[in-house]
Amino acid sequence: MATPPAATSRITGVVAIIRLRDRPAPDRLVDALIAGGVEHLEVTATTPDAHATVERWRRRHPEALVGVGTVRTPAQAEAAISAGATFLVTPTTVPGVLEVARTHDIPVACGALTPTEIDNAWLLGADTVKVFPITAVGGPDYLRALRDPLPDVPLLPTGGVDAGNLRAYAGAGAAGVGIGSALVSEARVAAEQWDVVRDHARSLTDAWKGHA
Ligand SMILES: O=C[C@H](O)COP(=O)(O)O
Repeated sequence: MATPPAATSRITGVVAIIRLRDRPAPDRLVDALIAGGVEHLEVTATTPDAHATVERWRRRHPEALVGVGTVRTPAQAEAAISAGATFLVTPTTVPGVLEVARTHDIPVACGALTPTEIDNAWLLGADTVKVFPITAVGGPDYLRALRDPLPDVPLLPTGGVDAGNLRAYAGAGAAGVGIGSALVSEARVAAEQWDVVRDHARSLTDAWKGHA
């Protein structure tokens, strides 16, 4: 098990979601994402060999924040943390997952959608609340509407976020954005387009820093 970085930062900024169906994530991918300025790398548990990838990437880039996503049970949380995950991301809010993470002092971005779900996740100890799948339910306007009654909750809109709407999410008060297929697509990985991934990551992280 790799040693976590000394300080685990809040799960904010551009979170790159690596969700591949057909192949494990290669090392050139993490090199490209980091070269593009990405600080949080989320390897989803649905990606083949996800835990082995996290272990390898932590050794390759000891300073990087490499998390495991799509964690749904306490047992999955334990396994992810044993593999060296520096943060967890969940699609739903499961109190047992938060308990495991708290025990290990690992931050969790909890998935939630409605105001009740979001506040529940926050009060249960989520580091950040992943508002998913946001683009399907109202996009930046929905996020802005949530900020009025829940101003203290760091929100991480996820699902359909891309270069075309990132600035609108930043302007609506997002603490960060989760970006999957618009950055790391199966086709881009299959074609080994590492320069494309790096340049796209750079434009997304620069856009975020310029507007958040
Ligand atoms: O867990 C979240 C989804 O994988 C987000 O994916 P997307 O950015 O491709 O919509």
